[in-house]
Amino acid sequence: MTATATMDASGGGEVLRTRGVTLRFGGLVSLQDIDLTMRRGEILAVIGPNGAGKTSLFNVLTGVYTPQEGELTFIRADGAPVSLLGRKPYRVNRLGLARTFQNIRLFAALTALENVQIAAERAQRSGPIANMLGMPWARRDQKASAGRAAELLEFAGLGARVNELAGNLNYGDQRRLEMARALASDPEVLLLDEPAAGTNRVEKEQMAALIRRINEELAISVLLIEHDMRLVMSVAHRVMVLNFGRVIAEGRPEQVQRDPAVVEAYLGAAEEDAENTRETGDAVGREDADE
Ligand SMILES: Nc1ncnc2c1ncn2[C@@H]1O[C@H](COP(=O)(O)OP(=O)(O)OP(=O)(O)O)[C@@H](O)[C@H]1O
Repeated sequence: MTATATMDASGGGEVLRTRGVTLRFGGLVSLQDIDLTMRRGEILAVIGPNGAGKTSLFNVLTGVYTPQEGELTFIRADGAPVSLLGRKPYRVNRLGLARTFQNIRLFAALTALENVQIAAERAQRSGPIANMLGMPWARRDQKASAGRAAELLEFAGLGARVNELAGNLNYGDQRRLEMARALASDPEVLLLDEPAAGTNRVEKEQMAALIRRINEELAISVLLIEHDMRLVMSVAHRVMVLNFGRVIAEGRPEQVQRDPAVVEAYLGAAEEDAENTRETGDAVGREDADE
């Protein structure tokens, strides 16, 4: 079954919607008038050259930045719209949006299990004081969260690594651990910021498989920022392309790939890189630019 067929089968209504979102940093416009519509059950990739505004989009969706203009709406499973504007990141997370970061943010000195367990505990009712005092319900919650963390690690293909320190895991495993941790809050939408950055070919394939399983087996909608075109083409149902903070194309992966505006945006960026290389004599490129 193709990815597109899976999405059609899900027949999802909207899960995320932005209208006219504009984000500025002083005179710099990072996002300009962004209209995004994401359907429940889909994998939507956001691509674009460096500095196009992809991470800024994640940051406004998850409450890190508040856009100066526009609307941000999460649509709950019962169809009720909830505005995300002005919500703090932890409240956005409680609503059902979880994310990973471009730069890995794990607790390197804790085990894989502990990293996920902390996130699972945060999603539960007992807080740190109840845990510290060893309240009976807190003990029950802790046991449940350890079990849940172990399940998620197994799901992410890290079942054999539960007791390893996160800092000792290879890059691909760290990226998958971040995803397991994001899943611990039981999200409806998972936002992945360059999940395959810095990974090798085999790890990219594992990553693609994991993204598909998250989408199909856990029925989680995925918003994906990724530079690796092979990965995007193999997992995304739909692609949205940003350039200089604006949406320049949107559609099925194969349509977008042929779109002259997209080709132009990437060629322009490549030429700029080549220009920089000539000027500085340095190789300019991303660490994962192996395509
Ligand atoms: N906190 C900030 N302060 C000032 N400018 C910012 C800030 N965050 C982002 N920007 C600017 O907004 C623009 C978009 O950046 P953003 O990180 O969203 O791009 P991106 O598409 O994610 O790039 P990359 O692929 O390199 O990660 C860039 O010009 C960036 O310098």
